Amino acid sequence: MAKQLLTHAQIEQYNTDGYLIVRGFYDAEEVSRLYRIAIDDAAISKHAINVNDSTGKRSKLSLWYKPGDDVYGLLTRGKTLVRAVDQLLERQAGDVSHSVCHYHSKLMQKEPRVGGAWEWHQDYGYWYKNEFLYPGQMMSVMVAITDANVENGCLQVIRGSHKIGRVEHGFSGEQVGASQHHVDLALRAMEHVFVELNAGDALFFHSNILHRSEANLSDRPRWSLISCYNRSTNIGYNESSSGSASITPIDIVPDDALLTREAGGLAESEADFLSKEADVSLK
Ligand SMILES: O=C(O)CCC(=O)C(=O)O
Ligand SMILES: [Fe+2]
Repeated sequence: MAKQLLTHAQIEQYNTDGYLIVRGFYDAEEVSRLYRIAIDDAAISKHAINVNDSTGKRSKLSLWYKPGDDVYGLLTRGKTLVRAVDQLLERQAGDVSHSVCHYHSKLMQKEPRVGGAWEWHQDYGYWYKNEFLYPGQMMSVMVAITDANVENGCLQVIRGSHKIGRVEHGFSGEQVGASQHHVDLALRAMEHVFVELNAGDALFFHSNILHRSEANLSDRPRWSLISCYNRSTNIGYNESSSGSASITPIDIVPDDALLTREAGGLAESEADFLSKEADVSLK
């Protein structure tokens, strides 16, 4: 079925809650292509970064900046996805052009019994350090490649917490986490939601929503692709890893490119991966 743009009600829901789930944004064929290529992707495994959580469990991810002609890039640059992001991101006065840019994408690989937790944080808690000025012009989209549920460590959010603005972040072991005091206050004031997703569901979330996830104690993997978007009007003054890509409008591809184009995993030569040493927020 053709992908649909978001309705007014969905946009309103995103603005109120700070997140929006769109069920079945990708069909079974798209998801299985993605998963099949991802699990055999030598570049993904070679560049995987391990970040320990506070109990010593390993959270594994691979992060890259340039969305290419590989399956992930075709998904990330897909027309309806980019237009949906365009519907949700705040727009600078006078910006009338196509201004949705790709900041980075990451493949989160939460392996059975090994995959670690992520501390409560806002993505803008990191991106503030990269000196992007406008949190409303940044967001992430998580696409579930496998089902994600309470057992295998699905994402958790504090509904509506994007409205409190950025809270202080500090180190919590190897991860950067939001001030526990503010997290506790937010949990007192707002609802704590476990965002269970089926493979193919897309979760759009605001850069200031507080979120976390638990370790994967189950015997099922929890894999997801997270693509982060920005507007060309929002310059990261302390961001050099992504070059000009984070302020260059995306080269959009038709929705069916994911299935109809010949594509594989991340070509070693083309993708510019993040290494643990290079990242300001992971160290
Ligand atoms: O995959 C997860 O559970 C959360 C990851 C996350 O929030 C992040 O990488 O910013
Ligand atoms: Fe995050």
